Amino acid sequence: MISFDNVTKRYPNGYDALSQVNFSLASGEMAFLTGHSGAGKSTLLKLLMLMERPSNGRVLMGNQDLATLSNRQIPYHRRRVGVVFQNHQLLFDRSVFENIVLPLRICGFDPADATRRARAALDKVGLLDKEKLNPVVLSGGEQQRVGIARAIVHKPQVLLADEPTGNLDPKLSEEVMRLFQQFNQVGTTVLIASHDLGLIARMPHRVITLNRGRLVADGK
Ligand SMILES: Nc1ncnc2c1ncn2[C@@H]1O[C@H](COP(=O)(O)OP(=O)(O)OP(=O)(O)O)[C@@H](O)[C@H]1O
Repeated sequence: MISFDNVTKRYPNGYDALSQVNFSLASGEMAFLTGHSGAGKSTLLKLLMLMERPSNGRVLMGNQDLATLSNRQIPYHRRRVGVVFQNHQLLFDRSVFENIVLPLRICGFDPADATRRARAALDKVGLLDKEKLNPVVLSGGEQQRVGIARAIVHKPQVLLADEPTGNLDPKLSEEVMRLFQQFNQVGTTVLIASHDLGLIARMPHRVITLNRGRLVADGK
């Protein structure tokens, strides 16, 4: 589903955030991406979202070389990818429900269908009873679950997360990870960047480790 083939990412200032990275993630697999601050985790996720392009090598998703996609095709590419950020990036002038339904409306979903899907996504993360609230009144863990509902509402094949538990206590972090596992169990390919080594060690998934832009370990 995801494949990095000798990928190097050099930023315009000449810094190599990723150097000759090789790995593949099978469809339906779940893995963690770890490494020190600045190791290149976010850069790797940005290449998958087409927020950045590689300087060398190829990034493939579902056997498609992402370099073949023009900037005009990026919105279509992003529909097969769901992304969860550490700081949620929620709209605080809208209700929880509107935060989830808006991306679907923007994609042109029929309004009734969009409403049904948004409610189903909120139900999956256990927040259906809070749909009318403004996300600003929710706890950090609940806000993160709104972020997850928004990431999965369009049923993406691939779910990416960048430090999704960064602001959460250990119990809430485990709950969020369990949610990712549930989506993975129904077939979504999941890649989570995290430097919470304790949490990662308690989970049975593959761990890909970056160090100064190089892939230095890959295993259970
Ligand atoms: N647009 C940019 N221009 C120049 N350098 C950049 C740019 N974006 C990131 N970098 C550098 O690339 C390196 C990798 O950054 P990246 O954000 O991918 O690391 P990270 O592993 O996600 O770190 P963190 O865990 O702190 O978020 C860092 O040294 C960073 O300063």
